[in-house]
Order: sequence, then structure tokens, then C-alpha cells
Amino acid sequence: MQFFSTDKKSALEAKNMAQFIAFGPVIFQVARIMRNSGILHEIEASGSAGLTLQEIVARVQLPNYGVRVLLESGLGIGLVIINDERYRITKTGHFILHDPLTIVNMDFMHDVNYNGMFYLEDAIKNERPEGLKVFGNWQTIYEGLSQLPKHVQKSWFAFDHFFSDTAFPAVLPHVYNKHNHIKKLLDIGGNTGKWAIASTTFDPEVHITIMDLPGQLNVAKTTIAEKGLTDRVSFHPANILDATQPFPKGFDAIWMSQFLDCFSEDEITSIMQRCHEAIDENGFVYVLEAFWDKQRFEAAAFCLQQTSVYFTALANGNSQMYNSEIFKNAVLKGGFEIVEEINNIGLSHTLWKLKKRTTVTA
Ligand SMILES: C[S@@+](CC[C@H](N)C(=O)[O-])C[C@H]1O[C@@H](n2cnc3c(N)ncnc32)[C@H](O)[C@@H]1O
Repeated sequence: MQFFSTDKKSALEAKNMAQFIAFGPVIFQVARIMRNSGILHEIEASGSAGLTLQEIVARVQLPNYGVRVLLESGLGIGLVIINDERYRITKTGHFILHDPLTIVNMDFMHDVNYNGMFYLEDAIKNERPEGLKVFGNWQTIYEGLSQLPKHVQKSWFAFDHFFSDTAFPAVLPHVYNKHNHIKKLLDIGGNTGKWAIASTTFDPEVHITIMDLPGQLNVAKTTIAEKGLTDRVSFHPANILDATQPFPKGFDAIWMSQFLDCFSEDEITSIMQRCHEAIDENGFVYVLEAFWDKQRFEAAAFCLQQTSVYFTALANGNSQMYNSEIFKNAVLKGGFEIVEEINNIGLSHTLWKLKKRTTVTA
């Protein structure tokens, strides 16, 4: 909690911040349009010379009035500065334009969350993803993922993959090594097959079974076939929220990456209990998650805390990016103990290796 134990702002800074919050939707849309319309790009490309309003209008071919309003708003936001009527880009403007994390977050917020966030208050009260109705009539976003508009899917997957892509290369050697002897692994929530592809490429002998909702598995099946990995990867369609469905057995290890955060604490415990039934005493469960209280950088903790609200309003109404202690409690209740913890993997992840808890008799 290192970042969140003191009120660091002066009164003036706090009042400025409060205005950023009050005008939040305006600031967001202005920054996004200045990025997408080419305004920031043109100003940056002009270098130290900068550009006048008229020069920017000519380059982006938008009405003078609209560009002026955006630029003046951009001054207050801190995206651009003005001297002698010439606009130049700021460091924040640079990050809006080029930083991959910012781009992925901004697209995810606009395409997936923006309209649905209007229903956050109802979602909090009802513990349901009330914002999801802007896309369709599903219980959770995961049921509808394969049917979302293409540009929404694109931003959702880019967001999801951005975080796991940076973590997977770093964790592969921890999972597949001579001490673990993993030949058969069950990847729960395997999504588009990224972990299955990374695993079978890294370890020539391992066989992966992806367990996910049928809609997601159709996408994964196509990708796996295209990669020529049909012999190395199997599929197990299931809705894990149906607690009567037992997990398939016979695996050396179970892998869950960015998966358990899609569920409430009780649901996490139920999933872990079923993992407990599915593996034997020598089996492992690997959990790869990002916890906001385990971050090195305040911006990383901030991103995770705000991503939680997507789960509330859009995804399922009852899960979040967890604080590690709350998550640990829900996981261990399923009958496991943590035998290894590695933090600071990729952008923001923690890897837990879990074993069945040995029962202590009195
Ligand atoms: C956030 S994605 C994680 C994907 C991948 N493991 C990664 O690390 O990038 C969560 C995955 O869980 C799946 N999922 C969500 N709810 C599910 C459910 N009720 N039953 C089975 N799979 C589910 C989704 O379809 C999705 O593929």
C-alpha cells in the first residue's frame, strides 16, 4: 500500500485534480480525438518549430472551430503548450501518442467501457454488469465476447493480450523445467490459445488442453489449426460457473492466467476446490495474476484499480483486479498452499505455484 497511505497533494494541486475528475469524460475524449485525428502527430512532427492553429487546420483537414476548441482544451489538459501562437507537444502528449500501455488502455476504455460505464451506479447496487446491456443481453461479457462488434473485440483482446504477452516469455522457464515434469497441462480460461502456443513452442513434449467457453474455443481451434498444433493441443468446452461440471482429470498441472480475477471470491474458492479434486497429490496449480498492492509503480497500481471498475460495470458485476491478500484467502480456502511466489513478472504480474495442502491432524 506504499502509494496510498498519505495525502501527497497541496490544496492547490488537490483542487486541480478535482477538476480533472469533474471534467474526466471531456478530458478523455479530447485527448483521444487529438490522438486519432492527427493533431498531436502533426504538432510533434513540427519539432521545436511548432505549428500555428491555421497550419494545424490545413494539415488535419478539420474545421477551424473544432481544432481550436480541441487545442485550447489540450492546453489545459497539458497535452500541448503555446508560445508566440505556435503549439508544441508536451511529454504527456508524447505518451498519449506513443506509449503502448496508454494506447491499449485508451482504446479499451473507449470501445469497451465508455458507454456502459454510465450504468456503474446500478451495477454497484445490483451486483450485476448493468453496463453490458449496451452490447447485448448476456450474464457476463465472456458469454458475449465472440459476438461483440469487431472493433470492440479488437480493443478487448489487445488489452487482454498486452498484459499476458509481456508475462508469458518470463514465466515459461519456471513452469516447464526438469523439476516439474509437466507433460500434460490444463489451461483454464485459455482464451485464443496464446499460452498453448507459447507452451508447445517452448517445450517440444508438453500437451495442452484448453478449457474455456465454447465461443472462445472456436477462435482458439482456428488459431491452433493454422499454427499446425492440432496434435499438441486439445479442447474442453465448459462454463466454469456451472459448479456441477467436474474438471477433466489426468493432468500434471493446471494453469490459470488472468482468469480467476474474472470471478468473485466465493467463485474463486469453488474453482480451486474443483482444481483440488482434479489433480493428484503431486500436481501443481499455477496462477498468474496482477495484484494492485504488489506493483513497483504507482501508474501500474492505478491501472489495475481502475480496471476493476470494468469488471463491475461491464464484465460480470462481482469480480475485480484484486488486492493480493483478499485473493490469496479465496484461493487457499480451496485447499492449497503457495509453494513459490515470483513478483514483478512482465508489466505487473505475480506467479504462484500452488500445491494441495497436506492435512494437519490434531
Ligand atoms: C481475461 S481472459 C484471460 C485469457 C488468458 N488466460 C490470458 O492470460 O490472456 C479470461 C478468459 O476466461 C474465460 N472465461 C470467463 N468466464 C468463463 C466461464 N464461466 N467458463 C469458462 N471460461 C470462462 C474467458 O472466455 C477468457 O478466455
